[in-house]
Amino acid sequence: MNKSAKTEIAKTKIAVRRLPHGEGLPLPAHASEGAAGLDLCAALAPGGKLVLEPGARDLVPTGLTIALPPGFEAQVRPRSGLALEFGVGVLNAPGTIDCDYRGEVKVLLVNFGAHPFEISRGMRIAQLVVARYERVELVESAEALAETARGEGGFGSTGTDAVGGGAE
Ligand SMILES: O=c1ccn([C@H]2C[C@H](O)[C@@H](COP(=O)(O)OP(=O)(O)OP(=O)(O)O)O2)c(=O)[nH]1
Ligand SMILES: [Mg+2]
Repeated sequence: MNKSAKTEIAKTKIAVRRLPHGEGLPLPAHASEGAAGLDLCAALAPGGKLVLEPGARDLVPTGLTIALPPGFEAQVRPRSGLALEFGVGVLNAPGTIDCDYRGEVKVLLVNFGAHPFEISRGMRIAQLVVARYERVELVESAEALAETARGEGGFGSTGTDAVGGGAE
């Protein structure tokens, strides 16, 4: 009997184009069968390096444009390994790629670490998670909103101990 968990998921096809500086780099790919994100590579000039000083941020090109189907967005998310090892993350995480955007997908990296972080061409710097979203229409209500147990409590109102504040 095969005990390994099944993680194969049907794939939505999304059109992508490489920009000239993206030629020769692998297309973003899922690093494992069940990986949610497609790893994004830095499309720096061949031999080019980018050094992020501690506290600095920079917009890193991926060399890619994509056409997301209506109703889909893509989120530019940090890689946990870079965050843990170097303190490097995505400043606006999760970055939002709109389905009507046809510009280059870029990654706003930030160095929260204590040392300069060197980025080279092809380095996998972030990941792209494609997701469906809802379009909504806000309808202004003349009446009070439906009441809930939480009410206006927020921003820590349930405390921090293991047993939550509200549940009875
Ligand atoms: O990490 C990111 C975030 C955004 N974008 C691109 C795609 C997105 O569709 C567009 C606009 O992003 P956003 O709405 O977050 O930025 P804004 O400051 O609101 O700009 P705009 O006024 O152009 O919407 O910029 C990226 O390439 N990477
Ligand atoms: Mg916007």
